[in-house]
Amino acid sequence: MVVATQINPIHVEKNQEMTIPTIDLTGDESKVSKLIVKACEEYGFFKVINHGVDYHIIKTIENESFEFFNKPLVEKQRAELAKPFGYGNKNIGLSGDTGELEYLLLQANQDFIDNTSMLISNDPSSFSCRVNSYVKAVKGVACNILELMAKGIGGVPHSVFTTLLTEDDSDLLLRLNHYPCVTHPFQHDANPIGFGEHSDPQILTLLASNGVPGLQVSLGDSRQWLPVTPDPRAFFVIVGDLLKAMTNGRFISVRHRAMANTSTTESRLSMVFFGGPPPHATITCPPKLVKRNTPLVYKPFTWAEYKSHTYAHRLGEARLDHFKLS
Ligand SMILES: C=C1C[C@]23C[C@@]1(O)CC[C@H]2[C@@]12CC[C@H](O)[C@@](C)(C(=O)O1)[C@H]2[C@@H]3C(=O)O
Ligand SMILES: O=C(O)CCC(=O)C(=O)O
Ligand SMILES: [Fe+2]
Repeated sequence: MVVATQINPIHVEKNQEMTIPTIDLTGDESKVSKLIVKACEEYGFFKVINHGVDYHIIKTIENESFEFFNKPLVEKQRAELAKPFGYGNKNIGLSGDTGELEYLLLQANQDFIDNTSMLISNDPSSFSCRVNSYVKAVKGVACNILELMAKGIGGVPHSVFTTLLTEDDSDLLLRLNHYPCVTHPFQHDANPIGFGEHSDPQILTLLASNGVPGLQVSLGDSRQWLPVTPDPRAFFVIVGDLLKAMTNGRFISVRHRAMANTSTTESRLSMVFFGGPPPHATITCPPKLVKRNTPLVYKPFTWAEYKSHTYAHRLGEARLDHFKLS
């Protein structure tokens, strides 16, 4: 298991136990910004604690999610929307990927949530109010982290990443993943997959989960799969492909996956917020971050272009490579 401790050990030897950086957001601002940048450069993944979101808000969404996933299948299927949104069961995306999970994929804006809550909940106004509060809170943490990142990098406006998430048409998503207990069919499969290996395409992802393990990240030079110890009060932060492109490859967009849940007693639930920019935002590295010895790595592209490329490809593909300058 990866033990989450205070950040420091960045050099990792093969087969040694690794520590996932844990960053306390109430710490000294300039130190926190530097730790965030270091974690993004070395891992593309870290855990934040004391992030300011009341545990009650997280727990409420967990309860709402379980209420939905515990319904009979036919009722859940009422929430099947135009792909890729709404309820999905074992099929991920549009290109034939599968996994041992069911999920709800929602656009994280008030209109979408209000309109779809009727299909999801017996008490739509309470559901949409709770989901909207969660989205507002988690988006606040994401923006806070992005601002600290810009401060830590230096030489760029502090709002350079944050503004991409705060436009009216910013492309924000909330994904509720439910991994039911699936012991029986996997007696002969040592590594049943819940959600296959991938990097997230957006700017930044904030993942919360209940206490059941499953998330794994591919870290360090050895690229070993490391199980992440769940921490229901924390957010796990995942650098997305766009942030990698905007930092000229300096930040890692970490590959991660979720194993199928082989616990016999408890389902796993993850609540994942994806911060993406408006469709027509151009993604490129700010000139001040392009150093003479590291010329521009990726050609500029819009999020709309990147997204359509993403959806035309399989989950596990290295999609950003397509935008590399030769
Ligand atoms: C197979 C796919 C599912 C996905 C779109 C894609 O074609 C490749 C990226 C996948 C991913 C991973 C992170 C998020 O869970 C997600 C919503 C996203 O933006 O990219 C999913 C997409 C999806 O499930 O629709
Ligand atoms: O459920 C998890 O832990 C991972 C889910 C994930 O990576 C995703 O939804 O993109
Ligand atoms: Fe992901």
